[in-house]
Amino acid sequence: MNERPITVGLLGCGVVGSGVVQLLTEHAEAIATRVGAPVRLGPVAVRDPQRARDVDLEQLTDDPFAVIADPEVDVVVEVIGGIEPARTLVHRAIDSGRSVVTANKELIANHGPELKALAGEKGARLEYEAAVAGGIPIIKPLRESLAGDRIRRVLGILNGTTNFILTRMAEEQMSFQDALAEAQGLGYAEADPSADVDGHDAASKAAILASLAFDAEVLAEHVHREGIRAVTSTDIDHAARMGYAVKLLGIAEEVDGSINARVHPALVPRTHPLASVRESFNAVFTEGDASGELMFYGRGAGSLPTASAMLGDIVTAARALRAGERPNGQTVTTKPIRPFEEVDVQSYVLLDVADAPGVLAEVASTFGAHGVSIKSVWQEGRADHAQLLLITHRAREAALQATLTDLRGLGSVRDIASVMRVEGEEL
Ligand SMILES: NC(=O)c1ccc[n+]([C@@H]2O[C@H](COP(=O)([O-])OP(=O)(O)OC[C@H]3O[C@@H](n4cnc5c(N)ncnc54)[C@H](O)[C@@H]3O)[C@@H](O)[C@H]2O)c1
Ligand SMILES: N[C@@H](CCO)C(=O)O
Ligand code: NA
Repeated sequence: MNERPITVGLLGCGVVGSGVVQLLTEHAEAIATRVGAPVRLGPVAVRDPQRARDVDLEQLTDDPFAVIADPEVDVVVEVIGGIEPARTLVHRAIDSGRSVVTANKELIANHGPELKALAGEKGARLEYEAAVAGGIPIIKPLRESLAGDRIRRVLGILNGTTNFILTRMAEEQMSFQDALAEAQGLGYAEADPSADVDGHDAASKAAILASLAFDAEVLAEHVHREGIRAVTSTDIDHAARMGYAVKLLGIAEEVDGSINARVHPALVPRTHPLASVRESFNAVFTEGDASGELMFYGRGAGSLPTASAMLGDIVTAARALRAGERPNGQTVTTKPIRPFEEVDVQSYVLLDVADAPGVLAEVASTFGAHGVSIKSVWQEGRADHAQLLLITHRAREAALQATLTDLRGLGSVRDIASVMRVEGEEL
């Protein structure tokens, strides 16, 4: 093969970056065959070029701007993370006609539209398979394999740390804090665990999935977000007894021409494929008119799984360069985003009540007064320690909130112990 090699410039060499270096080296021969030209590692920007590393790097610099300005570099791989300087670097790289491969969900979920538009204008590729569900192929399936179908809904377990915590709480009765500490020890959690447990990380990923599934501009700020801090072992136990698992879901739906995207804990029926996704695994479940139900499952994080997704993107960009393809920007439609209050959802409500005559009737009529229909009710305990567990049919979120306000005013309701959504139930 005497084709001109394609040169990769790497920005950042942490967990994912070192995986990219490893795979570029170990799989060099197969990649060259698949691209039709060798793909070599060029300059690498790191924080501290003097630091000892596991991987062998020849062209080290502490200046990421030098990497994107290097005339040898064809494809820029961004694995620094965060918004700045990543945004400026990616912007400049695309502006100079280079293709960019990034794992940065925050960047794509906040600035994807401007970067995609620029890439379309410059005939460069912007690839981000690693940004959602790490090593699981989901970006290309949505953008390419499913391009002929109409996707109605995407449900995903998009954050490994929170799935790990919920699994440990459910299966080993571990406390939230102990489970979080274990996830941090295993390296799943983001440096600031708030990104995981408060749902920011999943919200970025949900915005990216919604944008692709519905050809729209959905940003992180459009995603309704609730994390898992309020989920208790009691909720998980009750859910289990009623036949559900508790999962942090990222959800994107198109209903009547408007889109809603949200991240919140949800009760998922044990029979639903997502309920069986345990530990730090991720999964994305899609519902399409023609394809029906599909599930993509695997490692959402980790050095090599994430790097594997990036290598696939590098091959895509390298092949396009070889073929002289100039990808045109995709047309994006503007679709309204539906506020969460206007979304129809099924809910689980746990109430601390007095076990006295007429209490159930009073509670039920409060739901009824707001048009929220109850699907099932359980009572646990008695006298002063009675709890009512209710699962509603789908109802407008605003109607549920109005119901909760009225329930708080009832003398017989001591406390609204928790409220969660129910997803994936047969309607
Ligand atoms: N770790 C994962 O499993 C995973 C999975 C999917 C996506 N991602 C995404 O991949 C990206 C990288 O994550 P990571 O886990 O490898 O993080 P990391 O912290 O291990 O690596 C980032 C590296 O960038 C370096 N860096 C920071 N600023 C720099 C600068 N100005 N110039 C050069 N280097 C600089 C840091 O020193 C660090 O080594 C993030 O966007 C993250 O969200 C990570
Ligand atoms: N902290 C993230 C890493 C991948 O984005 C997770 O737990 O899934
Ligand atoms: Na992916």
